[in-house]
Amino acid sequence: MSRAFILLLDSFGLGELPDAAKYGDAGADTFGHIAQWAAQQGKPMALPNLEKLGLAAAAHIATGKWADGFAKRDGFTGAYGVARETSTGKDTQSGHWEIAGVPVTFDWGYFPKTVPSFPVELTDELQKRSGVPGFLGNCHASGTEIINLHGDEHVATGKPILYTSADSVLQIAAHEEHFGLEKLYALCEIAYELVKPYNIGRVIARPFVGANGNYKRTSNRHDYAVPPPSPTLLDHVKNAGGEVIALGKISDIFAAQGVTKLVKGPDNMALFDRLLEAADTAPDKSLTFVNFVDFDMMFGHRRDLPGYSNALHELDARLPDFIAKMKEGDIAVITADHGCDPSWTGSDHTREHIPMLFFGPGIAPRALPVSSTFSDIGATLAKHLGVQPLSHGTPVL
Ligand SMILES: O=P(O)(O)O[C@H]1O[C@H](CO)[C@@H](O)[C@H]1O
Ligand SMILES: [Mn+2]
Ligand SMILES: [Mn+2]
Repeated sequence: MSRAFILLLDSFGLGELPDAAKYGDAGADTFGHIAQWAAQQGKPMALPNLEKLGLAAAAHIATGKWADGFAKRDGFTGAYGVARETSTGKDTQSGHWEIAGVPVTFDWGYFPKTVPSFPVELTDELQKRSGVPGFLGNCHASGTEIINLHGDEHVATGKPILYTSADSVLQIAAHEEHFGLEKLYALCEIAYELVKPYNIGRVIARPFVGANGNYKRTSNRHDYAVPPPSPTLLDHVKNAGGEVIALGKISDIFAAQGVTKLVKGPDNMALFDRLLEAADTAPDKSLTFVNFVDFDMMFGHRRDLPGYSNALHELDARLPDFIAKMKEGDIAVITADHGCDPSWTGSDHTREHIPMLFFGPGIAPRALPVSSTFSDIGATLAKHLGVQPLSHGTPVL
């Protein structure tokens, strides 16, 4: 058996990258600041399983500091290190594609932090083609805040809420029942065509429910993403005849390119259940790629330190179940796509190192040198699976 598993904790950064200042992120440290907050509460974090795989030691490689409450200096069970990002973006697509061997070397388009944020030609054309009566928002915003700000007016007028962030995205929020889910998806499909000249990575449908200033997003989010510009690890595995099992939002992020099986789940723990099923059933030469999105969407962007800490404890507690299901010849890596420091200002991602924690029955414990690109992860897995090497990255094992 030779199988590969990528467990990606969306936004779990391990400290500022050397170029973080350019992004306003000098000093950002998702893991370090959560650990610091927990210690200050008098309840230091305890992540024994991640720690055994080298989490705190990897963070030490990135920052030169030991995270508060983490004392393990030896006796590791995996090969641990950190990687730096080559891509200029600090967004989800850049991070995932780079891990899979395709750094984003072109510049994404971004919408400016002005009001309106979107070009008037774009919103005029979107209004004309869709027949909606106009738009609300039209600015940079936190998705949970803007639906409560404009939700009542949206319900009263039928005007969808348009917003963006520091990422290359156009997001459209609308009420699932009043506006209608299918109508929202159709609107996003038109928007996806219209943003092409602006080089935008994704249009995201953000349906919500509720009433009277109290609105909540649902799990019917849908991403309309541009495909990666060249073949990724997923394509290489698929082309070699292997199964590529995409859990959670992985298929959306790769615009389904290279995916052979798509499994969704409503939250981190449900996705962990799906991961355990994949560990039971995934065939030889397969790649299983799971994105645990709650870290980013529910806690990082929401600047929710206790929520993020709790989610890490929940995931840590379930790791032994996964490890027990690994078979001879399997390799797994725990990693992330960017940071989203819940102690940071604003609500955007932060430019950080990502963890690279490799483990499996045949992986000898060791510290790894700092990788200069996330693609070293994909390159390592391509080598392990014996598929065509990626055009970027160097195997670290
Ligand atoms: O505030 P919400 O809507 O969660 O937005 C976040 O989600 C988007 C996609 O991941 C990013 O652009 C980020 O800003
Ligand atoms: Mn992400
Ligand atoms: Mn995000």
